[in-house]
Amino acid sequence: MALRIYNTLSGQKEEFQPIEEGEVKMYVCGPTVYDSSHIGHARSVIFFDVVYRYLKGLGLDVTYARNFTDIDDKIINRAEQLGVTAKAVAEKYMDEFHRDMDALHVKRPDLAPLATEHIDDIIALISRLIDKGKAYPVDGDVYFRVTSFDGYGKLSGRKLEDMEAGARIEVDDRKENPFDFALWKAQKPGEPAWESPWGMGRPGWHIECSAMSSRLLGETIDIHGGGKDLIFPHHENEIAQSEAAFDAPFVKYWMHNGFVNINAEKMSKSLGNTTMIKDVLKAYHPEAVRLFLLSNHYRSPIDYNEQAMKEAAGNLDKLYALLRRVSDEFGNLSILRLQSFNNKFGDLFREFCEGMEDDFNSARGTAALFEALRATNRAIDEMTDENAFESKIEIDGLMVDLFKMANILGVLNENPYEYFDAKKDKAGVDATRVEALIQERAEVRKAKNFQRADEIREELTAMGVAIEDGAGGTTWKVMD
Ligand SMILES: Nc1ncnc2c1ncn2[C@@H]1O[C@H](COP(=O)(O)OP(=O)(O)OP(=O)(O)O)[C@@H](O)[C@H]1O
Ligand SMILES: [Zn+2]
Repeated sequence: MALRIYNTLSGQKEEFQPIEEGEVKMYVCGPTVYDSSHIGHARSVIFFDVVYRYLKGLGLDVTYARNFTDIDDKIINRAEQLGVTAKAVAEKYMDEFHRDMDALHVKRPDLAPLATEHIDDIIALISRLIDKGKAYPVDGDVYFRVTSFDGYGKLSGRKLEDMEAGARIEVDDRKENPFDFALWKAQKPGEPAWESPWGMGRPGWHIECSAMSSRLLGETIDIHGGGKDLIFPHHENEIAQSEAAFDAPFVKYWMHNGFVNINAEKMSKSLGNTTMIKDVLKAYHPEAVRLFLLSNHYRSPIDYNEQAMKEAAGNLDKLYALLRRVSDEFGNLSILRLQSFNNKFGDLFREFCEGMEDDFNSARGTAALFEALRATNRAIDEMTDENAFESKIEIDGLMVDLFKMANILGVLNENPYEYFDAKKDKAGVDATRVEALIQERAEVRKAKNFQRADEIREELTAMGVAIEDGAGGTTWKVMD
């Protein structure tokens, strides 16, 4: 198998070959911390978390950096509204971001740099660009000279001439070209600022990522990622800055995730159509959020809606019901969990990997996970005294595959009994009573006493509980 990645730069899937054998340097643009994170942000973070897990799973030595933009116009505006410092706003939302992402089982990257902790690197990079004639200071600001960089537009496929012709950009006579962008911004009254050769000021957004990426990972890195909205201007500008400064390619593979949409429109704070992660987590299990986001290919748009979330939550129930069933039948699951880290794997894990190696097609990956679920339930259903030995070997193999997939997708982190207990506690019904009724119903059904079985179902309905009979036994949930 060979991993293939769709590279925005070439517009094609390319075979992944790290610059240094066995090593991967990966940088993903993190949030501007001025508000709570929404499901759109979660998609980007969770997808790159899966990329990180998969590359590590391949045995590669991955260094993953994801920054925080902790100084920016949006943060300053928010601080003004709230009457607090920009630093206080950034810290509050960084804490919240960590809380959300930890809850979503996102692995912390190896490096999580803050722009404000790299001001020296930023100033050094800007100075270098000025020395090379690629940037110019004006009245305490510094601008990048776009015409000095031949490759400007190569990522987004835009040509500077066309952009200029169609531009409706405000004219600023201090700039040589309307597309020159700010590397450094002179301090305005009351704004946070740092000393620089051009006076007090603060960095522009684009330069941070070039500075932190080269400082922490080197001048050329393997993978740089973010949402599609960052292709232009953010990533186009990063390329211009880094390549103009170092005369070396900045990034080998550019990866961009599609949006989470609401009614076919991008979920975005500026449009006011956001669903915050913390609110979704009040109603749904974090792993249901992961399943929902990962059951689509990362470059396709996803429509966020309750129906899709409910479906993901139901699928997660089925997975945990299987774990509980296997545990009930065969005892300790932790043995299987341990085995899931060894090198042995079966056809379904191979199918999973084939999907993932085709440009991280996690839709195929999750399909293989559910195929493993169905196959295991089937094997347990069909187990008899005669075939018990072979069946156990088969089930063991399937569960190893299932856990290997789950480890990469970042799901099934919980003990299944605790999972269902927590669900019941949350639902506020008498779980012991429900379980007893379900047990009794199974018994009376076996004895073909369907009248009593119906009465029990009615009693459960009256308690607000819906039941579903499936291959893994009867599951229940509190009705909406
Ligand atoms: N709806 C979305 N779907 C997928 N990814 C998104 C979405 N919104 C933002 N992202 C991604 O999340 C990351 C962090 O975004 P950033 O902090 O720049 O967002 P923002 O511009 O503040 O958010 P918004 O777009 O809501 O105003 C970026 O990689 C961005 O592309
Ligand atoms: Zn960036």
